Amino acid sequence: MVKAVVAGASGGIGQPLSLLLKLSPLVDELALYDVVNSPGVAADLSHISSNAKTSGYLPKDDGAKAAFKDADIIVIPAGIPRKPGMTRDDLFNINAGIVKGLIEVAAEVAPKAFILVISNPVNSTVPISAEVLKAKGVFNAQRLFGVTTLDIVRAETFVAEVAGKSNPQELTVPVIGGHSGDTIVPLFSQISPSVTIPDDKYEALVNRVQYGGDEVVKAKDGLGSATLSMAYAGYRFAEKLLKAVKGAKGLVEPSYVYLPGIPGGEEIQKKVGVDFFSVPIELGPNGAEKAHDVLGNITEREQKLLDAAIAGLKGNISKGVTFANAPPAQKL
Ligand SMILES: NC(=O)c1ccc[n+]([C@@H]2O[C@H](COP(=O)([O-])OP(=O)(O)OC[C@H]3O[C@@H](n4cnc5c(N)ncnc54)[C@H](O)[C@@H]3O)[C@@H](O)[C@H]2O)c1
Ligand SMILES: O=C(O)C[C@H](O)C(=O)O
Repeated sequence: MVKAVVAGASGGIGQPLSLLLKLSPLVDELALYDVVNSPGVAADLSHISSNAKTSGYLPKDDGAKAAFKDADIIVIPAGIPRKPGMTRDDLFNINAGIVKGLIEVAAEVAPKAFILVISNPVNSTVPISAEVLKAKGVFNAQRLFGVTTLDIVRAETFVAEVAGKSNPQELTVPVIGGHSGDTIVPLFSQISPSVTIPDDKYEALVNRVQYGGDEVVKAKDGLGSATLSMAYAGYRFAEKLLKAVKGAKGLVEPSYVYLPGIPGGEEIQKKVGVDFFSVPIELGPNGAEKAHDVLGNITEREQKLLDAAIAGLKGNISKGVTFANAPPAQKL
């Protein structure tokens, strides 16, 4: 029996992501949590004649605890999205507290769940999540994932366009680092099967992967950020993880993880000098089974991108860690 939870289920990402999970034969129970409309979304989805038993929860009557109880996988797209002119870090003041609160509940009632954090700024919300789980004594780095899959999905799409490939999903394009602007590092030298990016297209392609999110924010013109492509990406990661947990082999997807807690991660941590970093992760019954070191063969141009990414990540990570460990604000 697999119980999946979506926290933020009524939102732009939450609804299509919940639909995809409802359609999945890998999910037996689907609990939808949000501060608004989750019973409505659940009632709607529950009429679909697929396997998963679906229910919706609101904050009243300890709804978060009831929704999260004994979950196997909790996906978190709760929080506000960007508007034009904002960075992901501008979302910190609101989303940090939302994620912290949800992780506290998860730690209490579903301490062994796989947790997939989508809420931005991912570079900081994942460190916040790790710190909360550590404080509650239930942190297992192999079970906490920052979802960076949308960067990989974009890289596949944009590279296929440039390279004239008809099926982007046949390409594996490693994207490492973090999930915002220049912390996103596509490794075009390691595309498999190999693709050569023409020199005059390289910079624009890197930029498009790094700032693909802004493209959508601009096009939506004040009505939010990527939702449908994100629901696809979040589902793709969740599905791979659930398949790997059931024993499927060879499933690898980059994710933003706490490197020192993942087999193979410590060596990468020593090279990059930050604890949280996205690299291709081999998934298995315990979650993140192995962090793949893809730094050995990077080009000079990629090294420059990496240096900029690490500089940005340092600030994002320490901001999250500091927030998570700050004493509760005094009430006046
Ligand atoms: N990781 C990524 O690649 C990626 C991609 C796209 C968007 N995002 C992020 O995902 C988040 C959600 O985006 P969206 O477009 O779905 O936003 P949205 O505003 O459409 O939906 C967010 C939902 O969260 C709910 N919510 C707010 N506080 C909550 C709480 N305490 N508990 C439960 N639910 C709560 C809201 O009611 C709303 O339904 C944003 O922070 C956005 O930046 C991340
Ligand atoms: O761009 C955003 O703010 C949302 C998301 O992180 C994205 O990459 O689309």
